[in-house]
Amino acid sequence: MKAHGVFNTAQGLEKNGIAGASAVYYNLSEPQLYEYALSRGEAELAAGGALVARTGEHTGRSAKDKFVVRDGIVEDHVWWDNNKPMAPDAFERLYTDMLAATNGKELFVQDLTGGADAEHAINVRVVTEKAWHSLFIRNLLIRPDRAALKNFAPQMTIIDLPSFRADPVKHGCRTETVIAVDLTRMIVLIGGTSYAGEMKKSVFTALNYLLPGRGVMPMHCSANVGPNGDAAVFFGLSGTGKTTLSADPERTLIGDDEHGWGPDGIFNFEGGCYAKTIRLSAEAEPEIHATTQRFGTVLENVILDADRKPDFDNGSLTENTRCAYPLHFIPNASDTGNAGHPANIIMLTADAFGVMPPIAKLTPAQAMYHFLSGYTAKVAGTEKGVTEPEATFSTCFGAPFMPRHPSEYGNLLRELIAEHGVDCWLVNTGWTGGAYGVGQRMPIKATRALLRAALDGSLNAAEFRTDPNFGFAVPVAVAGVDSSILDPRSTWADKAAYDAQATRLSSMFRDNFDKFEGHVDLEVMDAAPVFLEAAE
Ligand SMILES: Nc1ncnc2c1ncn2[C@@H]1O[C@H](COP(=O)(O)OP(=O)(O)O)[C@@H](O)[C@H]1O
Ligand SMILES: C=C(OP(=O)(O)O)C(=O)O
Ligand SMILES: [Mn+2]
Repeated sequence: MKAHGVFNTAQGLEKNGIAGASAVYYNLSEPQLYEYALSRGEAELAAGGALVARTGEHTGRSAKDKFVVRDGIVEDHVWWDNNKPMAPDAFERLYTDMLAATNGKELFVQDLTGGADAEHAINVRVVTEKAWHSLFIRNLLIRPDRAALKNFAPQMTIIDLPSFRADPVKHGCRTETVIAVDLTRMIVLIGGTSYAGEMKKSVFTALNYLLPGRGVMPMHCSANVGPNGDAAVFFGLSGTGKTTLSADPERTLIGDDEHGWGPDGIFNFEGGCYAKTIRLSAEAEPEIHATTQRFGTVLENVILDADRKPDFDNGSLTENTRCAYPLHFIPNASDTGNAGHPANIIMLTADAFGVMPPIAKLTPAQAMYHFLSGYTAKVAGTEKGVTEPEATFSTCFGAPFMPRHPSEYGNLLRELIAEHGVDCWLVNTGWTGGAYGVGQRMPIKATRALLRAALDGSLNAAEFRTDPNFGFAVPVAVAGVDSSILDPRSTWADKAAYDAQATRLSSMFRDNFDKFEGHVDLEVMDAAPVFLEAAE
């Protein structure tokens, strides 16, 4: 096996059971990875310098094909209602077959770190058959300096082979696509998908398993810090605005997706960002847009025009088009990935029913209720004529990545909020003026203005009303924001339709929360929305 590049020679791929690859490229730099990706026909070059790759069939995560190995060690610690088990012997067969599939192939290895706090970091080796995947994960995780690579000892290994086809009968999976996570040996096997996001979310899954035992709260959130050292975290499911809103010219970016909160404050798990590019506008999101016009950024499933310029309005491959870039491509990003304890917690939701106010202040019990609910609503969108949004409740704002019971994460968060006296807010980046199909998406400008008031503390002094459905406190007026949007009911032409929709959403919340009865105290149960009869 011919080895190229810089690595710890005592930790070659042979240690991972890979001995028959035709060549192994260790820790190649960005220009080298470009050369391989282009010469192997994996990608194209965009005007401006980004590398553009397509993922084929899978243009998003394959949540239904993700499995956790159920062995005696993790058995009592994993929340099996939420994680699909894979038998250890099935995993072993899959592992053997994936290792065999590397024979004769060229492989790319990146030795990287997950966790900007050295005390809680994990060394991750990522083995891929695609050069562009190697560049992607190099952009996304934390890059040790060249000298450190010579002593790098992997604590976790991800093997990503898109050309591998799993066999459900032999490998105990569902389809030819598989993401199998062994939390005991810290091995992740990815087969049958080229969607690059699987790799970064696998590291997240591992840290979400490891960190609670060490008193660190892992969070599916973005984070930034203000000029006075006031950190903020933004929880939210996919598409709610974590990445968009954390890139704020007035605040230092810590990270856009995965963080830990420990005794010393918050820290990024990653060293890069993964932003959505569909309808990306240079005007509304200048910092993110600029990353797409330069060397080093990976564009995923983005269509190029005749001049090779990215066409962000083209969703013909998928609406989930992406760009992946290292943190320092955002002008005011932190170079440590660390910040102090957050002063504010924002819970983002994209309420496509248009019922929730653009911002509300939450009591600690309400914050716990909404954290455990993990609500957002997706627009069905793609089918013609289907305008009814679909509610999603994904606990901890990230159920697909949470190996442990939500009460473990919830209790940790609750203690941290109390200990540090954190102000909590719910922010709706979804619809105003009616539900999806009638109203429009909340203007990013309005969301940013409301966030600014919340984060600088001025919003605390506003006059608040109590929302009749949800019971949280909603500001009546905010400087620089059109007051009419603050009360969602007032933005609907048809008030009875609003009341009916609000009642429906309240009951969805209550039905979803039944499963937490007995796991939370009465105060949190009482933070549920009330049942209001819809007005005539
Ligand atoms: N008011 C708003 N706040 C945040 N994002 C918005 C808003 N209106 C539209 N968007 C769009 O919604 C998407 C939010 O996605 P993103 O920030 O990537 O979410 P996440 O990181 O939580 O998955 C972006 O494409 C953004 O342009
Ligand atoms: C990377 C992802 O996260 P997000 O959409 O939250 O940015 C994903 O869901 O694949
Ligand atoms: Mn994001």
